[in-house]
Amino acid sequence: MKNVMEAQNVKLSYGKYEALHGITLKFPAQKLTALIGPSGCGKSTFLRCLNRMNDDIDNIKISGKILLEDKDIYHTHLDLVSLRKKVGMVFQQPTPFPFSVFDNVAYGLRVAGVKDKTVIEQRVEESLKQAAIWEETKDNLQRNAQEFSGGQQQRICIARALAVRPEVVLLDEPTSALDPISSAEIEETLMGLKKKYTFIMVTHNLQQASRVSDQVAFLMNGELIESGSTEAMFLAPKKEITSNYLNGRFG
Ligand SMILES: Nc1ncnc2c1ncn2[C@@H]1O[C@H](COP(=O)(O)OP(=O)(O)OP(=O)(O)O)[C@@H](O)[C@H]1O
Repeated sequence: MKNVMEAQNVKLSYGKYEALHGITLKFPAQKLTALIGPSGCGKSTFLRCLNRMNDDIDNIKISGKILLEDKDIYHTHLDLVSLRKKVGMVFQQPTPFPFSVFDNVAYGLRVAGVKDKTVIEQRVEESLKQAAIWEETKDNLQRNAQEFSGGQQQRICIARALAVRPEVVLLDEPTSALDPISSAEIEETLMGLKKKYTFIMVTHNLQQASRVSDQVAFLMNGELIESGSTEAMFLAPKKEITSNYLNGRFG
């Protein structure tokens, strides 16, 4: 199976505090990997390393390698705009910009220098369809994206991430701020999109991880304890500590 991304012995320190102690993990193409583990174990820190979102934090030190299509994202001349075009991100709180749906979804394309109006229009429509929010927005493309419901805003944000045709989309607890119906809609959307994209998702919701992911990685105290296919992890985890976590004995 082709791996789109690969972390090799990734360590990260905030000042003197080492939050990641050497994470090695492969991300197979067109699969969804769920990162799970107790609060503070380093899931978001690790996720943010994958598109260099941690770079601006003072006193941060990162070592190891993160390969995207076999090139180290920390040691190549790949600039951040190109990296984030290839590795998009969706956050916990929906974060549409305070302008129209159309301009939100077109944003990344314009930053990437796309000027052709027809191309932008086609891509906006295609991305809104992929994110299953076209029906609700097609007659309101000029409406401020922040006026939509939380679940709709999150799907607009997914459309915005997809518009630049990324290789990988990082999702940091994308449904935890949403009601159960919106969460289920986002899950369904992600399941449909897996044929085209590679997803890496942090989630606290173990049932969600079991429903939507193909691979699970369990982190604790900055270590990768265990990873494997979702079925194997949930049915027969190799380590007792993983089993205890999955059975709700802590975390
Ligand atoms: N900007 C920062 N500066 C210093 N320490 C940080 C920073 N961000 C995170 N940490 C620390 O790094 C560790 C890992 O945090 P991180 O947010 O990655 O965990 P998490 O598993 O995503 O947690 P949660 O599930 O609660 O969101 C924690 O001990 C946290 O306090």
